[in-house]
Amino acid sequence: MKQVCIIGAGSSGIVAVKAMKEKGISFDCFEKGSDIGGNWRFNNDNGVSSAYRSLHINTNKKAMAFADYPMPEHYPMYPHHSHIIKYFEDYVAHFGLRSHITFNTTVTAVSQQTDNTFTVTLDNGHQHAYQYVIVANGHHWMPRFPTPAFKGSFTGEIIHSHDYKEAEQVKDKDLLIVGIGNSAVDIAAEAARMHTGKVVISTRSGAHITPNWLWSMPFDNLANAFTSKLPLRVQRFVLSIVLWLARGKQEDFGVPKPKRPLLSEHPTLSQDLLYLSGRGLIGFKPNIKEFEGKTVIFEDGSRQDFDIVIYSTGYKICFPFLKHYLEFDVEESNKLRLYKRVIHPDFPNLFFVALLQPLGAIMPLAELQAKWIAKIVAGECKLPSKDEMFQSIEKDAKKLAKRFDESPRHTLEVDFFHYRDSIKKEMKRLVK
Ligand SMILES: NC(=O)C1=CN([C@@H]2O[C@H](COP(=O)(O)OP(=O)(O)OC[C@H]3O[C@@H](n4cnc5c(N)ncnc54)[C@H](OP(=O)(O)O)[C@@H]3O)[C@@H](O)[C@H]2O)C=CC1
Repeated sequence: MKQVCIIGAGSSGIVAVKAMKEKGISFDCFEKGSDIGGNWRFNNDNGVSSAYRSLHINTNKKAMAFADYPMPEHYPMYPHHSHIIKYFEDYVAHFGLRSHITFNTTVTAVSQQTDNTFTVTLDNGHQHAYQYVIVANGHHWMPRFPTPAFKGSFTGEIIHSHDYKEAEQVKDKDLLIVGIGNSAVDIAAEAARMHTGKVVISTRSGAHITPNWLWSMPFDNLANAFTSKLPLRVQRFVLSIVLWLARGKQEDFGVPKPKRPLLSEHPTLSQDLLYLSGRGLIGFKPNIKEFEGKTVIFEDGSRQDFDIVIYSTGYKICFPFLKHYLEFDVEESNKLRLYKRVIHPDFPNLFFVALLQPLGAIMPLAELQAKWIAKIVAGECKLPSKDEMFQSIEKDAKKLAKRFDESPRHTLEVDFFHYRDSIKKEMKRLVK
């Protein structure tokens, strides 16, 4: 029996492969599609990538790179998905990971046996036993639509941002986008630049629009080991000043004032949104009240006609191969209670990688999680007791609820530096 099964070979699966390989752990990695890269492979034949043709990452290249493999110097500060997929391909080639991955193979079920090992069932009917399973199937692929749905029915076209791939899809159409996260603002900006139809964003909460650049510096440099140690109210104050210096008041560009305080929402980054709004190319409306044919009635009573509605309303956390466990069937709430976001105390040999939304880059944190998991599997590191893990989960959940609202959108938020340090601390919990 091999020790570990890794599910998925996206950006998190490949770091898990590398970490297991480096520790001399026996493992298999199964990937649904024919190549690595997950979400970052545009038109991935695994059928679940949410990337669109114009997608650029919105964390800077230095912040997102893996610890031992820098992004090429010639890459722009905010690389395009084609750069990122090439970076992952080079990473896989450099560390000799490809031969360890079985492609075109879907894991259909993971079931725990009485001896605590896992039986992993594949779509080819084969079953294998493992001591440990690492889940790295991503959390930005299963579209979330508003529930309950808005009243009435819309007779134009409806898609989710997951299925937005090309500007062509919205050319010559009056477009309504629901939500004001990063998918929404990217799509709105791309559509507005075409000047072929009306572009309107409907938002119930608004968002603090953060530019990519602060003078000539990537804006996310502002979140660093020093600023993350400041009390939240001081961080908010500093950020409000910096945002004001960088872009003034967003309301002056026509972008609605957000309902939540700064740093209590997942950041929405856009260098373009304010300017396009200031030119009248993107309009804003409150939440939708109901549909009437191609007419949309908003909560302020105003009405407008549209050809297409794009729900940019986020994603559900989904593990199709774990559906038979209530603990992991969390699609509606997105609430998954894991110790350090990695381990369910009742399933200590089942690990989840990259179930995080950092205020910062996700890849280096997934890399660190993979190294921690490798140490546990290798018997170098131990976990705290079940009770301690549950207590820690409770404490983290309370902290999260205090800072963010209860929406499914914010269940995975972590502060990059605090989280990084907490995993580094776990890695020192050595088996004597
Ligand atoms: N360039 C890049 O690097 C990009 C990165 N991303 C990342 O992908 C992830 C997903 O982003 P995204 O797809 O924007 O999704 P998000 O979950 O971040 O945003 C969803 C948006 O939809 C709104 N919404 C959700 N449910 C409803 C509802 N029932 N009624 C009205 N509004 C609703 C939310 O509002 P509310 O806040 O009120 O819940 C929010 O504005 C994020 O981590 C993001 O950073 C996405 C695109 C580009």
